[in-house]
Amino acid sequence: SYSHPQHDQTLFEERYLRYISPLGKGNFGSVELCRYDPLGDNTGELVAVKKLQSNKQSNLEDFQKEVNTLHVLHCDYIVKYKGVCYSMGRLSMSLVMEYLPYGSLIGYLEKNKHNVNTRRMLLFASQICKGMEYLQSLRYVHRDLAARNILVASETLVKIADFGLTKVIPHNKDYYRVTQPGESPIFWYAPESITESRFSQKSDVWSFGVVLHEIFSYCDISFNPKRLYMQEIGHNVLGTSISVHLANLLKGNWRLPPPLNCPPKVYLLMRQCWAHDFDERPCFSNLGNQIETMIQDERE
Ligand SMILES: COc1ccc(-c2cccc3nc(Nc4ccc(N5CCN(C)CC5)cc4)nn23)cc1
Repeated sequence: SYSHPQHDQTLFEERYLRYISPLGKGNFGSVELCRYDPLGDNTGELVAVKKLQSNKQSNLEDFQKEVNTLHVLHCDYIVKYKGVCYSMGRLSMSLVMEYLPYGSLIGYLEKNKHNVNTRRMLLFASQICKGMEYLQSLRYVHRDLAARNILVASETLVKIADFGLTKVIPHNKDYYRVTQPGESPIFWYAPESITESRFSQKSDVWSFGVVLHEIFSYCDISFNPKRLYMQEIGHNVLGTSISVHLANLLKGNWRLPPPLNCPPKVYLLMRQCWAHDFDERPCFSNLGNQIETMIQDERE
């Protein structure tokens, strides 16, 4: 049903969407900074526009699912959906979202590592927990929780973004089985996701542990999860796939080492998230409470 642009505030007209600069490339789409300026006087708002890369039918369906996912999410710790913009006579579409000026958490922590203290890192971690708690209350699994998908709204607020891989868990199960694992971020994956393509709220908890590691490593490229795992696996592995080596490493109870100057209690939190048995991993509300307690202790 074609909604009338004037009355449907979630419909952005392409002719008023002014391109400004590129913001990055996400899951099967590129994101651009635009100004939506219907008055044509540069007083319009800045928005982040995710364009569908190739309008291959499969991508269009996945993209439509991402739009539908984001559309129903209303949480302070999840990037806000603003609407859609159809172009080429509804043949192609773009996702319009609020623009977060500080960019991804990776760039922010690398740039500000000297003035982001433990308390602020714990604040960011607790906000990600709250966003994930909200997501799980709607039976969503994110499946791509990583620092690259966390955006910084202000010095004291981060939001979860990029719902390209998000799935809804069916009501009769507590996990989602992926059939075609495409470009998989395996170094953020729980063991059961690597070996059985099984995704659940507890596999998102594993990934959260890896995000904690990234935050307390200030997203330093030389300590990023992929590099640390590959150093342990060995770069010249032949034959068997990397994921088999990674699964064996995790089965053998090897884990990412504590980041430099990481408070021991924070590393213990990561290790809780990395329990091999997913039933032993904490839930996000429990993690959130533990982190809130640490934030209080940091203040004293
Ligand atoms: C993977 O690439 C992206 C890029 C943008 C987004 C996205 C979605 C929804 C909202 C949103 N707000 C911003 N802001 C933003 C601001 C600055 C930058 N950078 C500024 C510095 N540059 C060198 C790199 C980009 C990137 C994103 N990005 N963004 C998601 C994934």
